[in-house]
Amino acid sequence: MKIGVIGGGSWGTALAKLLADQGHEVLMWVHEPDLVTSINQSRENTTYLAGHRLPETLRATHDMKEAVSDREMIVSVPPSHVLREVMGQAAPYLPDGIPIVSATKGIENDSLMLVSEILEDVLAPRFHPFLCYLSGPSFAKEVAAQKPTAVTIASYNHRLAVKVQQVFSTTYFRAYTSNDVVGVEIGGALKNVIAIASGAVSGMELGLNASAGMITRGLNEITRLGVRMGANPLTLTGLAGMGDLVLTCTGGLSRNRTVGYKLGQGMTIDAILSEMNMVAEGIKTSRSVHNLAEKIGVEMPISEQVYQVIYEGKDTRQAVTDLMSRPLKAELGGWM
Ligand SMILES: NC(=O)C1=CN([C@@H]2O[C@H](COP(=O)(O)OP(=O)(O)OC[C@H]3O[C@@H](n4cnc5c(N)ncnc54)[C@H](OP(=O)(O)O)[C@@H]3O)[C@@H](O)[C@H]2O)C=CC1
Ligand SMILES: O=C(CO)COP(=O)(O)O
Repeated sequence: MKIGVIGGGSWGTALAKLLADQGHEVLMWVHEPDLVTSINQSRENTTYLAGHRLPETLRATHDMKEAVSDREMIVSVPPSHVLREVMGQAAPYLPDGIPIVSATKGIENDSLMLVSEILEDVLAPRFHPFLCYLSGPSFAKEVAAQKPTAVTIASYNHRLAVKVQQVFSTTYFRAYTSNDVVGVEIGGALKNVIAIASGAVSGMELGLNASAGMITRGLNEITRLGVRMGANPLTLTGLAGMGDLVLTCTGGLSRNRTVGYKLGQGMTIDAILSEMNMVAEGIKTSRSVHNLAEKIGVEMPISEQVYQVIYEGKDTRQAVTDLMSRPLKAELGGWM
């Protein structure tokens, strides 16, 4: 197939490589023109996925029209804060009737829209039946190294999900289908916020009990939000929920966990960001969740503490004290 991948960060490059390794002809739209030249000449994305040789079947371009026109499938992978702008640029060139696979995780700051809502806002209604969402525990570096990985592909259009499942699946990359778009998206966006909390727990050296408690209570509040927004709670026990939450909260490769770890060690968010060239979606998502939870009346205590630490300069130890001293309650209260 001729496939266009929009976004040349680590995840876009890893997915482009996965598809190109299977013999598909992949054209990857990259934001920074200098990086385009470097990828095409050196066969490596030294900025975002260093150390992985990219196959000849993968080529980079900065020309959106070239990347999108004449393709048989599109994979959309920009960070969530530029998704609207980037897919807005792609929209005029999108061929009709081809699968559009989104792999971005996040919730937009001002609109509080999920990725699916942003795409439905930016793209004309005729494209909506061709949208699907790939999510789950999948560090780009491990996929690029062809390590076994399982993900979920969600769509309201089951036949489309099955078709895309077949395109992506290989001996080391196994995709499952789901019709729960909201559940898959909430899982992927919220796990990044909880991963910051989990990293902070490790950074403060609060022990393994605290880490396990943070992950489990994190899943509880993710599920509470998901159910309130129409998700199937069981989706959140799956790959895009618990699977990605466990990976990101415990895996040393996680950018979000690393941000939390450094916060827990006492660094300021500004100092942490000045050292990073990659996105940690949980930072912006914590702000969206703060506003969304208030708007729809869902209690999200861990996400709220992450928001206060990042945006209000709250001390991470005070955040833990505040979480531990909340009123006592039943474990499954709020969503069962
Ligand atoms: N990395 C991973 O392991 C995984 C990531 N994801 C998700 O994939 C999405 C993309 O993340 P990821 O690939 O990791 O990102 P990276 O942090 O690796 O790269 C950031 C990307 O954003 C681009 N960018 C920055 N500003 C702009 C802009 N104004 N317009 C267009 N592009 C811009 C950068 O391009 P440039 O430098 O050329 O400006 C770069 O390609 C996120 O939602 C993330 O949560 C999901 C699963 C796994
Ligand atoms: O989403 C991811 C793995 O599934 C990547 O997580 P980080 O963005 O925290 O690195």
